[in-house]
Amino acid sequence: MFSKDLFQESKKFIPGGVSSPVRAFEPYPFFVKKASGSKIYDVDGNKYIDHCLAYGPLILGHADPKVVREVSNQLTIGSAYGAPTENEIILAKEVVDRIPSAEMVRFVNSGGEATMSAIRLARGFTGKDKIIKFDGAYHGAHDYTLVKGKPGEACVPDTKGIPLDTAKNTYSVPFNDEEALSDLIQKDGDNIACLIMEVVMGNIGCIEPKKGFLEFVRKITEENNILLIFDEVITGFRLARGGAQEYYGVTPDLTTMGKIVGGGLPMGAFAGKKEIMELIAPNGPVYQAGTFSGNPISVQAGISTLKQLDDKFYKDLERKGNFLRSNIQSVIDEQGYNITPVGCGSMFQIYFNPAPVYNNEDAHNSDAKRFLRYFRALLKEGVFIPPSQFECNFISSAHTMEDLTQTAEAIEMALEVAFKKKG
Ligand SMILES: Cc1ncc(COP(=O)(O)O)c(C=O)c1O
Ligand SMILES: N[C@H](C=O)CCC(=O)O
Repeated sequence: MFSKDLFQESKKFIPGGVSSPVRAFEPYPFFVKKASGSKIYDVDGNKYIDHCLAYGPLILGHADPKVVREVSNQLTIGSAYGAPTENEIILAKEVVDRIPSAEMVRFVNSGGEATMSAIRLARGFTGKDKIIKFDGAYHGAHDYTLVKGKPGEACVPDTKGIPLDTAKNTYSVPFNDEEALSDLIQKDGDNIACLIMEVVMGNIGCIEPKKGFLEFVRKITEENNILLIFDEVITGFRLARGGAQEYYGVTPDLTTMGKIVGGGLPMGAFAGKKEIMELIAPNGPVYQAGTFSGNPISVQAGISTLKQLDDKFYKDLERKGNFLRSNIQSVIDEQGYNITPVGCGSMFQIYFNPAPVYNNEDAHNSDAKRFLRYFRALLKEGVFIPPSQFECNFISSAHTMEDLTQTAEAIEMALEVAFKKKG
């Protein structure tokens, strides 16, 4: 069957035809046949250079041979034990060695589970209930953070199904806004357990912190007995060996991870200072558990992946990122498009918006419809990126310079279509 027919069939049995909403796009998403390295192939016979990369986990590209071999070996000796393994210690040591804030780590099954657990832990540690997030940040599909609000006011649910009573424990402030954060903490800091943040806002495109912002956040949280949680589900092991906290040189109290830590298999983790982590059950009073937590297949994939990520690896990846970003910039400059390319390390995006983008409001001033024209034109040119202005695009080590040159050429063509010079 072709993608078009599979989508019709899928919609009969799976809500919206997809297992996560962002995957659905008009007129229908392509259905995947296989993937290898930097390429993904659909059932309709098309091949794409993949810059979606499963929304971030695949830093080595698809089906890395070493990961495949070692995970396959693990499969033959069991896929779940419900008992601890030595490999969990190996992966835990690897995480602690890399992530500056990590002294201990607990493995879970997804990024969302990691952030939910870290927030509970912060509440348990501080004895306070309220939390702060930044507007537009995504920390998983749980009730604590799927909320929205005006600065200084209690949040309301951002989806049906979340009780108002839950949402009101969260505050949301604009990213990169020191004044809004400072006002809120002055007003209610005594009741706030933690501030959770994406260091680079990867769920409204790709927005870096302004110079000095992270240092400000670190200082004000520390001074007010508020735990700082860096949600590094995207940036962890992507921006540097030690994630965004190494890249920007600011250390939080707790760190949440997902995506890359599981080497392309489902996994999450949260880590932090021993003093805080020791509060988790069975040692302490903060309950946290999971049948598949520390799953041996995911743990092996994590080990097989992280072992390949040394400082040289990140230098190479950054070089590739800079190459692609400078090519995109040249196209934009030559053609005089009024749009804003952004990115860092191996992350990139283009905002269909002429002004600098510092926060959620700026991001949403973009022309999301034009972005979708660009997205569809890119697909025609053989390049797959997430189908949303408000996601981030990624580069893996499997992307060759030839791939990236092709991507830049495809972007040039797709921009022509999006701005109706062509097609
Ligand atoms: C920053 C961030 N935090 C948390 C999550 C949730 O992770 P998961 O989808 O594995 O639950 C995601 C992505 O989904 C994310 O990008
Ligand atoms: N924006 C999400 C996380 O990065 C995309 C993954 C998903 O929700 O399916």
